[in-house]
Amino acid sequence: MSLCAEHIHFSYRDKTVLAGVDFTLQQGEVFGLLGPNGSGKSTCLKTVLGYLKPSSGRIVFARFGSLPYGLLVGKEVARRVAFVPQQTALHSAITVFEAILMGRLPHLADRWSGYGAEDKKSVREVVEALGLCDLVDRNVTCLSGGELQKVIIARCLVQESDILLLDEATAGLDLNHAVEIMEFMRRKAKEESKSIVAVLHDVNLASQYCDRIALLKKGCLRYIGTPEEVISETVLEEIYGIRAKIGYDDGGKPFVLPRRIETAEREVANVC
Ligand SMILES: Nc1ncnc2c1ncn2[C@@H]1O[C@H](COP(=O)(O)OP(=O)(O)OP(=O)(O)O)[C@@H](O)[C@H]1O
Repeated sequence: MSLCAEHIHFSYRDKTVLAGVDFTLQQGEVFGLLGPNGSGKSTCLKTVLGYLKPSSGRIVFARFGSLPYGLLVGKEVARRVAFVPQQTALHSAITVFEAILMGRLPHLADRWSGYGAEDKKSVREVVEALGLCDLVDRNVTCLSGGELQKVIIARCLVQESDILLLDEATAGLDLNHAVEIMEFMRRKAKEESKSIVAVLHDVNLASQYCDRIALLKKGCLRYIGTPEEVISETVLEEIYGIRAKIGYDDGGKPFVLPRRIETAEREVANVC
């Protein structure tokens, strides 16, 4: 076990957003967190990270026990948990290399000690692994949305944390780059025993690359299981209100052709 969320409740003022969320994240696992817009996925990640304090429930980490919210300072969390937020804008006139290097901040002895050779080596390795070599000297304000997203992912990777929380990290990436990132994350999980929570909207990407998927609706985790266990026509209709056609690839992984219910019903009426 890498971390365990135990009955997490969270509200923004009087609006309940998480209503008793329970899940366990295993070491070496890619865990997909899916659900409709506004169902509470980002809020869930932020409670795991300690940015938001649950009104009840707790997060227990295998390595350092229950998170003492507010006591564990940012640097200590950041050495253990890295986060790719849903939206990041970098406005400073720094290079891609410098932006990624900032991910090493939690490893500095203090904020005034400079980055060492180890830090720069770590950046160079990630830059190469993510195919960012041509961008390293570019100013971060002059990148495309997809390029910037990969830089943010690289910055998260150089933190070298055991747990990675990715909030729609592949949004804005083309199919090739989205698959590249998911394959990379899967290798990280399997070869380096990292535990990864990936918030995704693409059910097909989740099916291909996640060991397990959790489906959240209105702050409740309705289903948790392998892609084969949870991706079904009935579940997708219940969670998203869509009528999907499910197929299976050669490896038995489900893939989804989504249709809005009205569209699917119109098609059936026309055929009849
Ligand atoms: N800072 C905030 N103050 C008040 N309400 C908020 C705040 N942040 C989020 N919410 C509300 O909490 C609910 C859950 O938001 P959250 O961002 O966790 O959803 P999500 O599942 O990640 O959505 P999406 O898929 O659209 O990114 C939404 O109704 C949202 O409007």
